[in-house]
Amino acid sequence: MRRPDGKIVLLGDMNVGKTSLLQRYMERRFPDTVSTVGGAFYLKQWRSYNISIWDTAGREQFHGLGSMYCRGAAAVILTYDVNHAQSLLELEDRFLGLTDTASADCLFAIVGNKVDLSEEGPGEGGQEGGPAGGGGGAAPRLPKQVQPEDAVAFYKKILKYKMLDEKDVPAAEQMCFETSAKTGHNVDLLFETLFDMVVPVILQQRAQGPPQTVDIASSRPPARTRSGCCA
Ligand SMILES: Nc1nc2c(ncn2[C@@H]2O[C@H](COP(=O)(O)OP(=O)(O)OP(=O)(O)O)[C@@H](O)[C@H]2O)c(=O)[nH]1
Ligand SMILES: [Mg+2]
Repeated sequence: MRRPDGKIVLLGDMNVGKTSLLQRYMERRFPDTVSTVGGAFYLKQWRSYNISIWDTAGREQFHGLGSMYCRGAAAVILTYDVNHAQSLLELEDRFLGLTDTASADCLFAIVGNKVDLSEEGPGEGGQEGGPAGGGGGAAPRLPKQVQPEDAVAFYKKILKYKMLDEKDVPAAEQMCFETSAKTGHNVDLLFETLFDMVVPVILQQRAQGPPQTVDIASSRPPARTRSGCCA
């Protein structure tokens, strides 16, 4: 198998829909999912490039693996649930630090998923990803807890954290998406916008040296630190 040219990683709290987004894009369906254990990846050929897209586990117990998956990533998709404000806060508190191992030119996309469930969101009609292949009937609509402006504000915090200048990176409005893995709303747009954007990052990485990919056999998760230990 040809070595992937670049890597995109999905991060975010459990249950926000990372696996569902990836399956919607790669398999064109919305199957029942089980909470991810560890991580898994798909390979996508985009133009003449091979891109690996990594799905990670949001569960706290797998947290230590996140920075390993992010190593050398050309882009990270930080995913939250628009109907669950805490899931956006978790991105800042728990997940952003995991991206320290990503490529220096790493792109960040902020994705608010499950818009089909919110009162203001697009409904089941006008599906862009074909018929929802599962999930049962329409669920009751929920008040939307996270607005696009909140995601834009978080994007700006990321730039501050990474010490990046707004004029050197794609605009916040370009990198914040609201999606529904269930209906397919904006899912192709998300992945394909990112694929086009990571190609220059891949070329840059190539110019700098061999690609860094995750070798699970030789990588170990960071050692656990014991709380209260100061030795
Ligand atoms: N209505 C609706 N439900 C969704 C959507 N995306 C995911 N779900 C549901 O939300 C639940 C969690 O989805 P997953 O894709 O497994 O979530 P995850 O982020 O991969 O979770 P972990 O693997 O535990 O980190 C499942 O019951 C999905 O069917 C969506 O866009 N709309
Ligand atoms: Mg999952």
